[in-house]
Amino acid sequence: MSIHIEAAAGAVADRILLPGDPLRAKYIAETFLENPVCYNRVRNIFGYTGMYKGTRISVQGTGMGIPSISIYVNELIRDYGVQKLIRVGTCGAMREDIHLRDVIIAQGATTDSAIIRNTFGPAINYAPLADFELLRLAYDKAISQNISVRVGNIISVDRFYDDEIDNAKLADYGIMAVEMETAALYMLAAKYKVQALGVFTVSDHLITHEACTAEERQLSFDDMIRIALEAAIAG
Ligand SMILES: O=P(O)(O)O[C@H]1O[C@H](CO)[C@@H](O)[C@H]1O
Ligand SMILES: O=c1cc[nH]c(=O)[nH]1
Repeated sequence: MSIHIEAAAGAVADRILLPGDPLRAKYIAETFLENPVCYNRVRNIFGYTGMYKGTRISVQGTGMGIPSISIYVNELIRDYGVQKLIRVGTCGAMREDIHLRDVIIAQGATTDSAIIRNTFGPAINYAPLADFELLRLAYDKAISQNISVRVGNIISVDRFYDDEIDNAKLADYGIMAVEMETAALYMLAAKYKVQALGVFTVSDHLITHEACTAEERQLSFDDMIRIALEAAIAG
């Protein structure tokens, strides 16, 4: 038991999927896992453990934003010994060549968050990166399932609504999409020497203003989930 997770010792698997939305965690557990057991209801941030193709795996909601995911990732690693963490999130496309429902794998996570300077001081702009082995596995699994994916840099922002960030400039420098947690996931994984990856489905478009419905955000991102599950159980 940790401060925000009520699971008993051993109730969380050593590999885990991390959606922001706790109802996406419930959907993943009930749709993809055999015999899912809910181990956490604290704050309704649900966590489940079940079996996927013979391997024990968990799925845990993280809430929105870097402060929230940092709580869960710290506790999952430190108190429950989780070794492989794959975020399965929604994101907003920032370029015209990225489309609604595209799947993106975040090789790097640029950020405007203070976590970098709070950790390293003002002189260092640390680059949070995915674990290469997990990234390679996820990419290979996507290709073998005929799912097209984009791999590259995303931005993890501290504010969903802001008037200051120059999205056009970021896109010009290759940033594909915006979300709110992955830079912290990658930094914490580096700190604790475990493996982490972020896989995303584009839920809305910052240029065209197309958007998935709330129900689609919760339910209809099965390609991303399959890629993450397959990468999590491989190796
Ligand atoms: O769909 P999730 O995983 O929550 O991810 C994205 O959606 C939320 C914003 O709507 C933020 O958490 C962002 O990172
Ligand atoms: O953080 C997010 C997630 C989806 N879409 C956005 O615009 N931002």
